[in-house]
Amino acid sequence: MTMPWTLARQTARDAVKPLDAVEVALPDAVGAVLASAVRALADQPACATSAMDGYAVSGPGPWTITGRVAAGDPVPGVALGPGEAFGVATGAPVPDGSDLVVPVEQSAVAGAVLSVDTGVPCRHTDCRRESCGRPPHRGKHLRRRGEDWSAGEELLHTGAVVSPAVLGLAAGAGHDTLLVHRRPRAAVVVTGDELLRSGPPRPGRVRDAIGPMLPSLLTGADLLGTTYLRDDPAALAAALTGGAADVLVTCGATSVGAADHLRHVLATLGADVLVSGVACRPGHPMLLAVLPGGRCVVGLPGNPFAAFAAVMTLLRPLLDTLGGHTARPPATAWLGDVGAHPRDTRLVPVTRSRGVAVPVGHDRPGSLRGAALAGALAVVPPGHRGGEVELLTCGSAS
Ligand SMILES: Nc1nc2c(c(=O)[nH]1)N[C@H]1C(S)=C(S)[C@@H](COP(=O)(O)OP(=O)(O)OC[C@H]3O[C@@H](n4cnc5c(N)ncnc54)[C@H](O)[C@@H]3O)O[C@H]1N2
Ligand code: MOO
Repeated sequence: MTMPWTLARQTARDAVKPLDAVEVALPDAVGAVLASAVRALADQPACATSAMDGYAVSGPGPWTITGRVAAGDPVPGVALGPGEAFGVATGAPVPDGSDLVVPVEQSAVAGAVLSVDTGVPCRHTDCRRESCGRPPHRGKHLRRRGEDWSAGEELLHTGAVVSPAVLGLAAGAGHDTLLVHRRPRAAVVVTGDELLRSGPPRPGRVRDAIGPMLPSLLTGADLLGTTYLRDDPAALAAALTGGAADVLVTCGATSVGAADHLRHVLATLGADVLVSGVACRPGHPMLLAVLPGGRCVVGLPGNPFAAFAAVMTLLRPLLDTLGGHTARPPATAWLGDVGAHPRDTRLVPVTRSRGVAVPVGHDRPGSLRGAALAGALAVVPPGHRGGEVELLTCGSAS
């Protein structure tokens, strides 16, 4: 029944398919995965524009200033002829016939006559001297139409994760919405007669440590809510069958004690149990099941560090696939002999410095003290005596 750790994680990744594609407003797309490529809806820039505040000029100087154009103005209706100049703002469309833009700093203006003051810094990108004595060359400080991208050009490929910069790029390219995989909806069910939701623990009563940490561990998912239940199989069955969640995350009741009802309840509901116990420490009673109808149940053990280990092993990979995320290359570090288990994978809280992982201790199954101090969990395979290991980042959801 008990499955090797790597196989359990892969089983969670493969248990589901990415959720449907939905069109969402840009601000709602951050963190989601593109379900189709993003193409530019217009040339960028849409017309030749000035990159500097100054004067667009035609031909050799001096020039006669014949007009002015600001950012937001339409393209001037008249073209510049040789010897003519137009005052331009950064981002303003330049008149047809413009050869270059003379920046304000290099402009010597007397009445309507403009010439280049070569005694000031020229800002040639290839010139390192304060003043090179050269006038700006043809095309200087002009942004050609479509020089960043052309209409129809693919800017982002399917499967890219929508970052803040992606949002800005998509907006700049003309999009109001993006087609992304729907974020999974998760619901949390915390079980246990002994649990307290506030105040200090006392003999016989334990503060719920899992409910508070779960929302920020639900990578890329929307939390519909957290339900607290007594150790009652009927209530647990009802919680697993109602609601609109794609994934139900239960806490506790995974073991074999009289009050541990999860496995029995899943059996009565006709669930397909894909993972029932994992050869890892902590967290070995964790499970993954699919209910008739397709919603998934991830059973986190009640011991809080064991629950954390189960999130990393089963829940995050499952949510990743549902959200359309593909597996990223793992972070790794060198880890010495930390007392590997002969058969089970150990998940060990570590800090990482210059490629070396250092255990922080405090890693008993009932305690999150080590995980709270750690930047990552090192995946220590059975028999490890020292060498490169995978790191699972402890941080919050993206
Ligand atoms: N006979 C066996 N007993 C146990 C086994 C086993 O293989 N055979 N496995 C042990 C391991 S390992 C774990 S892990 C736990 C898993 O237990 P459950 O998932 O059934 O959880 P509970 O029994 O409800 O609680 C275990 C422990 O954790 C505390 N707890 C529960 N929920 C929370 C919470 N939300 N926040 C903080 N602490 C919580 C609870 O009070 C218990 O102390 O089973 C072992 N037993
Ligand atoms: O596997 Mo348990 O999760 O050690 O406490």
